[in-house]
Amino acid sequence: MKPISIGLLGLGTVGSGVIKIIENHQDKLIHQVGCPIVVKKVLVKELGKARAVSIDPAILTTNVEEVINNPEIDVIIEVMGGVEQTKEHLLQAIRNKKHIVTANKDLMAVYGGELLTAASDNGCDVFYEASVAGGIPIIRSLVDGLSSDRIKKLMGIVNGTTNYILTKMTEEGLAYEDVLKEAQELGYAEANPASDVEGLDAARKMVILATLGFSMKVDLADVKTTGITMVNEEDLHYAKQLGYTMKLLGIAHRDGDDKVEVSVQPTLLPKAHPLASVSNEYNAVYVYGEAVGETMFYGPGAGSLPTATSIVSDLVAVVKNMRLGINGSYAVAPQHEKNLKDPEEIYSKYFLRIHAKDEVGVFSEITSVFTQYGVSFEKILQLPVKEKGLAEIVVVTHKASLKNYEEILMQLRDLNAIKEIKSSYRVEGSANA
Ligand SMILES: NC(=O)C1=CN([C@@H]2O[C@H](COP(=O)(O)OP(=O)(O)OC[C@H]3O[C@@H](n4cnc5c(N)ncnc54)[C@H](OP(=O)(O)O)[C@@H]3O)[C@@H](O)[C@H]2O)C=CC1
Ligand SMILES: N[C@@H](CC=O)C(=O)O
Ligand code: NA
Repeated sequence: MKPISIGLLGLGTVGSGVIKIIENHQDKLIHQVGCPIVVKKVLVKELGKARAVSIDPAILTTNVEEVINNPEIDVIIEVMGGVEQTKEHLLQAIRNKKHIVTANKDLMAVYGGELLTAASDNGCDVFYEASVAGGIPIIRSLVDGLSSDRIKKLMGIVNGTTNYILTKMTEEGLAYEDVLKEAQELGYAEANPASDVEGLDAARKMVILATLGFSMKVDLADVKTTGITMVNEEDLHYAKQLGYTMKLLGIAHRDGDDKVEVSVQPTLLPKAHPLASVSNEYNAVYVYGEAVGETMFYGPGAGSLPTATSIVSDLVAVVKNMRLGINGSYAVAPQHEKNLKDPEEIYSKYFLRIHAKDEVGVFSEITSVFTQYGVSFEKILQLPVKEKGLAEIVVVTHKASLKNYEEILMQLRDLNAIKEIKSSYRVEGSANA
């Protein structure tokens, strides 16, 4: 059978992994799809750059037209990143009846719907398994494996870089900047690592997961996002002392009325929680379905070969669809209109660390603010701090609505007795709550 020809956009960390897997697993791939897979053209920025794989210089190009308009190419694998320009290139490729496999969550979180519609109109596939949780087949699990269930909750450690940083800071006491540098060297971080550490990368992935899991179009602007840049050693120390592990957690929750909340923030998880033991660059997505109950998908979330595994598996799916003549029929448009929860409908426990005057009556002043909103404490710690006359107060609340909690914080800031609110984090407990 005629070989399948690939145009590869990008030959960095992930692109090199794609070349390795296509070369090293060629026998398995031929067995799966019934023909060889050949890489015809590879788009790069710099032709002369040293590469992690040996590649015929004749197939390298800096001209994207040679790939997307190339009549010999069947499938475009996009692993170069970028949003606006990249979207235009992929739309052009789709108009040329080329199937797309991409690892680009920045693109899919914003223009996924547009690309999938264009692809379906042109009888083409767009697969994007690598865009969320690199090597974990989570998109396929939501679209196929759990398609008959009503998903109520998705909780994900979906950014490898930040999980690597938090793990190394917690377990080895390493400094934030040093570990970030390590994560960059290991190929986990984005070209601009701000999108990792500020939570944007995880938010994009949660947009993709929530849209698929709830069959509802969720936009990036709907995701309340906080990154890990403010997390410090003290917070990690107290979290540990109180029996928690800190994770950058994406949470997507749907209630009985199909109202949803999607957020990303540093979150404290009890040590016994299944997500608490997910370390380093590993990712995990916890899915609670009404019928299936608890499921969890675990694996490497970033890195060259794990990510490339998802990409080449997507490629296999595209070629199998080509054989069956069913390309463009896989994606299903969202079933529900967007329906977001209001802050008074979002419930959670909270960890709060305060520096307050170490004087009689201060603690009762603080508790009276919480009492006013009907919020009680689950755990309390009070310790002296170096600065004379101040006490460090750490509390974990019982569940409060986001609206009430934000009002509590405002009132606490106004108290004379409170010097500073040092930190505040969401605390997740039971998985399906
Ligand atoms: N790294 C990871 O673990 C994961 C990454 N991803 C996603 O995969 C994609 C690629 O990531 P990664 O491999 O790490 O990135 P790299 O920066 O390592 O590689 C990007 C590649 O694309 C090429 N490139 C970038 N912009 C252009 C352009 N305008 N024109 C031509 N070539 C271009 C670069 O060329 P040159 O080499 O000449 O500079 C390079 O080969 C991104 O969308 C990323 O978010 C998804 C999951 C995991
Ligand atoms: N920078 C990302 C790469 C994979 O999507 C991460 O750290 O998870
Ligand atoms: Na994946």
